[in-house]
Amino acid sequence: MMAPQVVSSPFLKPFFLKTPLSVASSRRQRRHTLPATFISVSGECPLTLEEVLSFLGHCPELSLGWFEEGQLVAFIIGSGWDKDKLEQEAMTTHVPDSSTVHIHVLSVHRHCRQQGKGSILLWRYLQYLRCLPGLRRALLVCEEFLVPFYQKAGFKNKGLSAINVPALTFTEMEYQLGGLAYARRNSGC
Ligand SMILES: CC(=O)SCCNC(=O)CCNC(=O)[C@H](O)C(C)(C)COP(=O)(O)OP(=O)(O)OC[C@H]1O[C@@H](n2cnc3c(N)ncnc32)[C@H](O)[C@@H]1OP(=O)(O)O
Repeated sequence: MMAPQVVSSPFLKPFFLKTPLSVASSRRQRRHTLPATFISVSGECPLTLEEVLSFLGHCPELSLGWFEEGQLVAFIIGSGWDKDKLEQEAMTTHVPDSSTVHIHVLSVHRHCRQQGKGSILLWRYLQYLRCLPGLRRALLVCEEFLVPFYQKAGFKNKGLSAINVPALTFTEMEYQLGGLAYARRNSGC
């Protein structure tokens, strides 16, 4: 068995899609969303392709991609946020020099799920964030069924999020990055 290839680049490079999927939904319609192989199980992608490219342009250091043989198999898109809890505005905003990272999306290619890749990439990302000066915590929102997944990764449940889209509610999850001087000393940062 081949050992999994470690994330090949610290930053997710912009990627261009041949066949962007337009997710037609009765709840909302989004233009140029990520391809079907990456969208969420609920069929909604939280970011449009333009938003992904915008975050990659403004804060590439807060995104991470996993590539195998040149193909993107999983990624995380993050941006800076400066308030205690995530608000609707956080969905499209990057606040520079803030102590909080908003993880907009963690996504694994449909053909590569349930192989541990999502957990591994998230772990690598959180380790990496610890090396960035000034960062104290990571926040994200997810649907209820993914709360255990993030809890296993060390996130704490902060309750119902102020962010919602019609017919969907989200739970806010928080991960404290600080206070791990030992991990920092031994992590090669
Ligand atoms: C902030 C956010 O991005 S929230 C949205 C998360 N992303 C998405 O929904 C996009 C589509 N889904 C995916 O890309 C993937 O399924 C991810 C990122 C959720 C998980 O990545 P994977 O590589 O499949 O996960 P990994 O193999 O590391 O871990 C599997 C665990 O994930 C959890 N999990 C994954 N999908 C689901 C699901 N649909 N329902 C419930 N739990 C799930 C389970 O806890 C599972 O553990 P189990 O095998 O013991 O049941």
